[in-house]
Amino acid sequence: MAIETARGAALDLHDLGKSYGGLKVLEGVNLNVAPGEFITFLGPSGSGKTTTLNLIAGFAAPDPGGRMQLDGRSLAEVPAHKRDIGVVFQNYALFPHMTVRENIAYPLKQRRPRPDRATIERRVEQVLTLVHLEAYGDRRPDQLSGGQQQRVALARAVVFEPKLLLLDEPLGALDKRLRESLQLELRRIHRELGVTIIFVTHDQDEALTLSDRIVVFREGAVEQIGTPAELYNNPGSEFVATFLGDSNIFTGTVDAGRFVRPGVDARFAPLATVANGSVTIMVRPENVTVSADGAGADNAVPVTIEDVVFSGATLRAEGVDAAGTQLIARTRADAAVPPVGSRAWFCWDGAATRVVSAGRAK
Ligand SMILES: Nc1ncnc2c1ncn2[C@@H]1O[C@H](COP(=O)(O)OP(=O)(O)OP(=O)(O)O)[C@@H](O)[C@H]1O
Repeated sequence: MAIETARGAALDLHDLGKSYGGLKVLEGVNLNVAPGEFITFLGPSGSGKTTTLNLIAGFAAPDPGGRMQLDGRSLAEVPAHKRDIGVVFQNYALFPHMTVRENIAYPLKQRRPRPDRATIERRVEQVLTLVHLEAYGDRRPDQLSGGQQQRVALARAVVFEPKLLLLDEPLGALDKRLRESLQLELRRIHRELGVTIIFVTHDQDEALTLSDRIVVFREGAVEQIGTPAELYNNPGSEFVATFLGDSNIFTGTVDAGRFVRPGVDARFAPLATVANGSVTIMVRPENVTVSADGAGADNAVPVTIEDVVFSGATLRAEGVDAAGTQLIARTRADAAVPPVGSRAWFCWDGAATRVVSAGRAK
C-alpha cells in the first residue's frame, strides 16, 4: 500500500534562548531547516539539545525575543498539541495496556475533527508496514523487544502525517547492532515520507551517518552548523574537531607564517595566510603516515610509538611527542610501522593541516 506522503516543513529558529530561574541554559540559537532535511543536534550532555527540541515541540516556552516559524507561520501562540509535530523521546513510553495498533491509532483518535474509522484503520496499517511490524499489531508493548517498541513509537509519531518529526535519542537505549539497523530504517523512512527530521544524539557516528546537516551544540549555544563532510573536513574550532572523529591537535604560535610549537623539534609546513599569534592546528589520523626518518614530508613530528593496533583495513599507530601530546596515525594495514617503544616520525602533507583556532594578531 502506498504511503501517503506529506512534504516536510521548513523550520526557522531565530535568536532562540531559554532561561530557568535567571540561569540561561540556551542562548542565540539561529537555524534554518529546509523542507525534508534531516538535521542532527549533536553535543555533549547538558549542551542544550533537548531544551531546543522542547521549545520547538512546545513543551517549554522560549525567552522573549526568540522566534520560531514552521512553514513561515509563527509557533508562538500555537499549543504543543496543535503544532502538528511528531515526537519520539527516548523514554516516551507506549501505553502498556493498549495493543500496538491501539497505540498507533491513539494520536489519530485525539484529533479534531476525528478521522473516520476506515481512515484510521488504513493509516495504522500503512505505518505498521512502514516500520515492518505488520505481524505485531495485536501484541502489547511488553511482548515486544526494545527495538520493536521504538519502531512502534516512531509509527505513532508519524501516523498523523506530521511535516516535522522530533527524535530525541530514540536509539539511545538499544545495543550497537540494533541501533545501526534502526539507523538504516530511519534513513529509509525519512526518504519514503519526505518529512523534515530533527534528531538529537550525542553519538558522533550516528550524526555522521544520518544527517544532511549537523548542528553542534556547546554550553547552550550553537558552535557550528554544516554537512557531515564540512564539519569533519573543516571544523571551525578545536571543540568540533575533537568532538567529531579522531584528531591530532597542536597548539603553538605563528610568526611570519612559520608555525612553532614550544619544546618540540618538529617540522611544520608554513601557514602563510595565518596572522601572527597563538594558533591551534589539526590533522586527521588518516592523513598521517609513519616514517622512520621523516624525510621529505611537509610536516614531520618525532614521536615514540606507544601502541600499534591492527583493525583489518587499517593500522592505528599511537605515539607521543616531546611535549607529551598523544597522536594517532591511521595507515594502510600493510604499512611498515616501527615497533612499540621505538622512535619514528608522524608525517603529513601541508594540505591536510587545518587551522582550528587562531588568536588575535600580536
Ligand atoms: N527544567 C529545567 N530547569 C532547570 N534547568 C534545566 C531544565 N531543563 C534543562 N535544564 C538545564 O539546561 C541545560 C541544557 O539541558 P539539555 O537537556 O537541553 O541538554 P542536552 O544537550 O539535551 O543534554 P543530554 O544529552 O544530557 O540530554 C542543562 O544544564 C540542564 O541542567
